[in-house]
Amino acid sequence: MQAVAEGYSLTEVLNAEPLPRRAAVQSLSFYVMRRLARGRALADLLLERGAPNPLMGSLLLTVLCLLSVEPAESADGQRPPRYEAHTLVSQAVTAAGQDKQTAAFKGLINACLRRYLREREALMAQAYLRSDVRWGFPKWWIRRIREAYPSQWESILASAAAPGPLTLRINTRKTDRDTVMQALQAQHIGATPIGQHGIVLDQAQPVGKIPGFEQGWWLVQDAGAQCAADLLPLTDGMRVLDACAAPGGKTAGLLMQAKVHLTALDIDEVRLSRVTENLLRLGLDHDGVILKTGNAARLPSWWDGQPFDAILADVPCTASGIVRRHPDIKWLREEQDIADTAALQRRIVAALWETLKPGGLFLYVTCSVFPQEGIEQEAWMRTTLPGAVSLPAPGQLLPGQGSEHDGFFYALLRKQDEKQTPDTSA
Ligand SMILES: C[S@@+](CC[C@H](N)C(=O)[O-])C[C@H]1O[C@@H](n2cnc3c(N)ncnc32)[C@H](O)[C@@H]1O
Repeated sequence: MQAVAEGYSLTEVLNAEPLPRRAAVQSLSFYVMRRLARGRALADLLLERGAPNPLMGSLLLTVLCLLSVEPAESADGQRPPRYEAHTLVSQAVTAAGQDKQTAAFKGLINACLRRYLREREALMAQAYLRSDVRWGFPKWWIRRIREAYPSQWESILASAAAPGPLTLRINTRKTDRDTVMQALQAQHIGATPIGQHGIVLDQAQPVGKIPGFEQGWWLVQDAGAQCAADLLPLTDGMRVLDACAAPGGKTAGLLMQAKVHLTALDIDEVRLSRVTENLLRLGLDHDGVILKTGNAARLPSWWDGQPFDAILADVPCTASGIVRRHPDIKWLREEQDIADTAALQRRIVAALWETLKPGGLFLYVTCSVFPQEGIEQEAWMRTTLPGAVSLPAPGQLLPGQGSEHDGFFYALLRKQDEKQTPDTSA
């Protein structure tokens, strides 16, 4: 909680947790992140002068989020942790007593929580007057989604506030979907096929317990992300660039399609090492795969001057489309990040376009639902990049209620050979 308040991603923090307790810490922290606005509103009402220090504030927020679980919330897919109110209060007070930053505030925590239990209805009614509490998103985020999608904004926010399903992509180099479905059935794991190569599990499971993990039969990948590989028709021997590759989910999809010469580029060396791990587990690593650390927007740092036949540009984005899997994102982002990220995406795309062969294909992807990173970028690419022609692609994929995929944007462009570019000057 404190790391997120300081601007760190929960993914990084959780990776540093010792394995035996990581799943429990993740479950609890995700639960709180999904209800953070409510916890903050209640804490504001209970602590008129604010928290005396950040640790005490985080402890109080966490317990308020857990205490204020409502019966209907058990339907949102993530079972609320079931603790009796008196257990939560007494554990919070005990925890406060165990750290010197909070020991002096044991009495204050106890008083706040007991007041919450006494005045629950009135406090909740007051908290729910705030739109961020009702929707579980920052106010600026709600406004941006409402402006962009006037008739769908409510279903987009509602679906993004709940956890997403666990979806697998079959490694077609090793097996097929029927074989994996049968293996799941044999272990009584309910599942449904999705898209061309996907399977959605009825209930999330620890990945190590799903049949085929060791054998590399599948990787965990949202159905929306699985489209990427299918949109680039690759054939053996092509020179392909995966420009923002880590941790390698889409790289794997590309390598399943054909035996291509693939350069997997990423600015982050540590994240890039996860591409290697994933490709090794899936048996997709071969001599034609090169991993490079470099800045896609600065060609001299990594490009050898040989043009590519196809480029996947899964550019850095606000990740506003995947908040149901990463509920900390909505609290880490600021409104200005949309414009800043869109500007970075343009710098990356403009540089990458130079490395594409005439006639080559360019797939632009983001996991965002903000049009500034999607449809507006496509319009800019079409009008600015020399020889750019748009080809059919899914465009904006929106998460909606009951939808089985996250929010993504896909644009597919061809770089027209200059000789073929129609002369429109006459
Ligand atoms: C959306 S993630 C890619 C996800 C990946 N394609 C997958 O399917 O697993 C974006 C990646 O871009 C990388 N990145 C950010 N800025 C970059 C830059 N200037 N050049 C290259 N990579 C960059 C980040 O480190 C991050 O790994």
